[in-house]
Amino acid sequence: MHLNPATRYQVLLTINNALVNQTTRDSLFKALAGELGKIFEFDRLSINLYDEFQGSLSYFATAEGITPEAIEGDSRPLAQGSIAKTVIRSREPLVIPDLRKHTYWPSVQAMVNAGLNATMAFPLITRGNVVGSMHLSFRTPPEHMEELAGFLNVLSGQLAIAVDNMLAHSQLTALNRRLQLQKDFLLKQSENIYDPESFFYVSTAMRSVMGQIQMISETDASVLVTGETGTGKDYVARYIHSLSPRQSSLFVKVNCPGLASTLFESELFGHAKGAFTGAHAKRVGRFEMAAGGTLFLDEIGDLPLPQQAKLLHVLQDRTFERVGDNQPIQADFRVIAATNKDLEQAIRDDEFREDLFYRLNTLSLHIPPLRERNDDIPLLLDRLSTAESVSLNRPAPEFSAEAVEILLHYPWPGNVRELKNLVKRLIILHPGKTIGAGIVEGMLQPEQTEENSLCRFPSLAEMEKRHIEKALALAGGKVGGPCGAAKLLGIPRSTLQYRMKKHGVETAVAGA
Ligand SMILES: Nc1ncnc2c1ncn2[C@@H]1O[C@H](COP(=O)(O)OP(=O)(O)OP(=O)(O)O)[C@@H](O)[C@H]1O
Repeated sequence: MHLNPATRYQVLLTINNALVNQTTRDSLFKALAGELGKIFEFDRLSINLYDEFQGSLSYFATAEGITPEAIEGDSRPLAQGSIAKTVIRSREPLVIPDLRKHTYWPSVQAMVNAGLNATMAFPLITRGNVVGSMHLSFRTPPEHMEELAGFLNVLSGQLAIAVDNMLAHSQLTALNRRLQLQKDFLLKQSENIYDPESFFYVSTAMRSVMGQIQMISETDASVLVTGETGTGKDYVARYIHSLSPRQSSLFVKVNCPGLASTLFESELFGHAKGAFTGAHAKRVGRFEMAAGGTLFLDEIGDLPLPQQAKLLHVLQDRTFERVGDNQPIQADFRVIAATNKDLEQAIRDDEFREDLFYRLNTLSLHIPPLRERNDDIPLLLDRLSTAESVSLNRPAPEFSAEAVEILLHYPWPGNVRELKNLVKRLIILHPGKTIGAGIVEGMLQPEQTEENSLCRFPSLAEMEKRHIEKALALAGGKVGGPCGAAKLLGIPRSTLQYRMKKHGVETAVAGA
C-alpha cells in the first residue's frame, strides 16, 4: 500500500467517520474491517481489550479472518498474549515481517501453524491509558509494510477513542438500566403506603373528596390539603401523586417543622462540595430529587416566615441554586402542601405569607374530620381490625353493637390515626374477643385521649359545637319536634338554630 499524504488524510477521515457512527462493538469492528479491507489485504484482524486491574486480555469483538487454535476463547491472562503484552507494556507498535523467527513465543507458533507469517500490533492509548491493542496479520507480508504500519499507528489513536467511548457508553447503558430497575423496585415497594386497597371510606363526604382527587390528579396545579391531624392528608397526597402523570418519578416528602433554619437551604436546595464546614460531598436537595415528580410539603403552616420567603422565591421563579454553587437549576416538580392549621387565620395573625398561600392553594382539598363522617367508623373498625390483626399476627376482635354506638359518638380528636391506635391496642389486649361497651369506655378514658393534653384542650365553644353536633346526629338531623336535637339539649328550637348558625353547624354535616 502506498498512499500520498492527501489520500492518507482522506482515508483516515473516512475511517474515523465510519467508527464514530457505530453503536455496538460488533458494528464498530465490522466497520473498521470493511474500511481497512478497501485499502489493503489482510488475513486476520483483532482488537484486544486490556484490563489493567485483572491483568487480562479479552476480545473487543469476534476477530476477523484466520483464528489460530491457541488464541481461541474470550479472555486470557496478558502473559499468554506475547505480542499484545509487548505492545501494551512498551506502548509502542510492533512490526514482525517474518513470524517464523519468533516461534519461541507459543502464540506465535500457533499463528505460524495457522499459516500466518507476518504481523503488526499497535497499542490503543487514550487519555494516557492503554485500553487494548489492534493486531493485523498476513500470510504474505504486505508491500511497504513500514509505511502501512505508520498509517495504522496514526489510526490506532482514533480507534482507541472510539473503543473507549463504546465501552463507556455500554457501561453507562448498563448502569442506567440497573438504576431504572432499582428505581422501579423502590417505587413499587413504596406503593403499599398509598395502596388504594388500604384506604377505607363509605361516607358521602369522603366519596366527594375522592372524586375531587381523580380530577386533581390529572392537572399539574399546586394543591393545598387541609384537615385535622390524622384525617389522612399524607395518604391523600401520595394518592394524588400515584394517579398523576408524574407517578413514575419520586414523591418527596418534606416535614416543614423538622427543618431547622440552618438546614433549610442545604436540605431543599442541596449544596456543593466544600460549600461550608462539614460539606464533604455534593448533596442533591429535595427539590432536585423531586424533579419530574411531586414535592410534598407537610405541615406547611409551621414553616417560619423567613423560610416561607425562600420557598416562595423558588415556586415563583421555578429555579434555585445549590448552596455554594451559582449554577441555576430548573425546578420541575408538582407541589402538594398539607396543614392542619387555619392558614387564613395565620395570614391575619401575620404568621403566614398571603402570597405563598395563593401559590400553594391553586386547588384545595379539605378532608373532613371523622366526627363529621361517622358513617365511616363501622367500616374503618372492620377493615382496620382485619388489616392490623394480620400485621400483629393476632385474631381480630369483634365489636358489640353497644361498643360501636359509643365509638360512633366519640369526638375523635386524633381522627383515623386515633381510631387505628385504638384498634391496635384492642387487638393486643383483647385478641379474638368480643369488645363490649365497658372495654371501649375504659379505653376512651379522658386521660387517654389527646383532649387531655394542654395544647389540645378544647374550648367551651368547641365543646358546645361538638355537643350540638352529637345531639343532631342522635336525632337523625332533626332540629325540632319531640325527638329533635333541641329537645335532647333541653333548649328551645330557636335557641338551637341560633347556636348552630353561630358555630357554622349544618344539619347535613351532623348526618341528617
Ligand atoms: N380512610 C382511611 N383508611 C385507612 N387508614 C387511614 C384512613 N385515613 C387515615 N388513615 C391512617 O391514619 C393514619 C394517619 O393518616 P395520615 O398520616 O395520612 O394523616 P395526616 O392528616 O397526614 O396527619 P397529620 O396532620 O398528623 O400529619 C395513617 O396510619 C393512615 O394510614
